[in-house]
Amino acid sequence: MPRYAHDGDGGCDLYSIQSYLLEPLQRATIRTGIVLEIPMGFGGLILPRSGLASKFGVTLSNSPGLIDSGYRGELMVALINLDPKNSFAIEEGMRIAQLVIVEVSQFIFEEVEELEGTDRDRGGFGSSGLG
Ligand SMILES: O=c1ccn([C@H]2C[C@H](O)[C@@H](COP(=O)(O)OP(=O)(O)OP(=O)(O)O)O2)c(=O)[nH]1
Ligand SMILES: [Mg+2]
Repeated sequence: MPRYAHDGDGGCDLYSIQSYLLEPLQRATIRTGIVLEIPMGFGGLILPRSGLASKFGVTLSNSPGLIDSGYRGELMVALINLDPKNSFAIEEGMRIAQLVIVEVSQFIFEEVEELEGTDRDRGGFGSSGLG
């Protein structure tokens, strides 16, 4: 079962139900064995575990993965080994990612001719300066 490691944690750990050797720079979709009914108005985000990412370069290729409330299939974790030299052995029962359940809203999109101006306006990447 997904498990919160501590009271108040936002993410609960997801466990692999398979073993798999992730070669350097390889990606693989790993089974968790978990199916969920996330209530309407909520969604799940699958995030990397920071320890795996910082120590081994093992993270998610789609981070964050989105679990729609209507999804009834198995939660899958899209792992990638970004280490160029070392393979990483995923073992059965290993905590490979974490799930955060968040409130979501659907909006009705409208086509308009103009948008209200703001301080930022069209200033995009890096427009506030670097550093
Ligand atoms: O890390 C993930 C991401 C997604 N999913 C499942 C739940 C999600 O509801 C479904 C579809 O995901 P998404 O919409 O991100 O993928 P897509 O490529 O757009 O596929 P689709 O055409 O099925 O929407 O796959 C997972 O199990 N793990
Ligand atoms: Mg989709």
